[in-house]
Amino acid sequence: MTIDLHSGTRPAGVDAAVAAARRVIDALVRAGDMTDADMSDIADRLNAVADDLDSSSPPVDDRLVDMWRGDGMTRHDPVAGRENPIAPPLDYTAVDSRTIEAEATLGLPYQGPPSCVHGGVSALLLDHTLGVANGWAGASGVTAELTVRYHRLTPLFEPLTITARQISVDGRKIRTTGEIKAGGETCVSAEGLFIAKHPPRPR
Ligand SMILES: CC(C)(COP(=O)(O)OP(=O)(O)OC[C@H]1O[C@@H](n2cnc3c(N)ncnc32)[C@H](O)[C@@H]1OP(=O)(O)O)[C@@H](O)C(=O)NCCC(=O)NCCS
Ligand SMILES: CCCCCCCCCCCC(=O)O
Repeated sequence: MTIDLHSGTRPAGVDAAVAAARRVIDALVRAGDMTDADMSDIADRLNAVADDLDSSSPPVDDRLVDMWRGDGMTRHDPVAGRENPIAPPLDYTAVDSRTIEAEATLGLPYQGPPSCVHGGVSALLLDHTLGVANGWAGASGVTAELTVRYHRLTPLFEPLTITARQISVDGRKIRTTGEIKAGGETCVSAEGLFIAKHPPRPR
């Protein structure tokens, strides 16, 4: 079962623009300075797009209220957020009432060692996925501790499975584990301690 974390998609609006920005990020990292494209012209055009957006954007406080509207999941986070071009983005599926998973293939913007995923990116994906598993299981909080173990290099350009499962809830302490697998092999595993704490949403 797919977990609808994003209140549907908005392909004609911000989702389409953000997907295009994601393509631009990937294309820029792939091109580097090994391209025949006129990079100063590309910089001018990208800056023109940013100028358009800057001149028509709301005050940040208003945008914060909008980002956190309602009581459900948000759309802006850097892992699954459809409104965030730095998010791969992950799409979560429920495995059971305490376990979720996502599949993703990461490209050059997420590189650490040659052709491999940056360790900090793996930690980011796991931290967020553990948090979403907590939300799915019904007891969530903020990360107090995250222990990440890197078992083998995590490849770029290959399908990865990212899984998380809530293990226990003891008062305010929530324990959750997760892993990133490639080709059925565990590349990264994580254990998280979360503390039930819910900062107020901007209103
Ligand atoms: C984690 C945090 C909520 C704990 O602060 P708090 O709400 O005041 O909670 P307390 O200090 O009363 O701790 C609650 C319990 O969790 C335990 N705990 C808190 N942080 C812990 C940690 N890092 N490791 C182990 N136990 C921890 C405490 O020992 C306490 O246990 P007890 O009830 O058995 O005595 C707080 O330090 C915080 O907000 N940290 C920042 C979180 C963050 O930014 N995460 C990343 C983004 S989600
Ligand atoms: C199904 C409800 C999902 C709720 C997901 C909240 C996830 C927040 C994770 C935040 C992790 C962090 O900020 O370090």
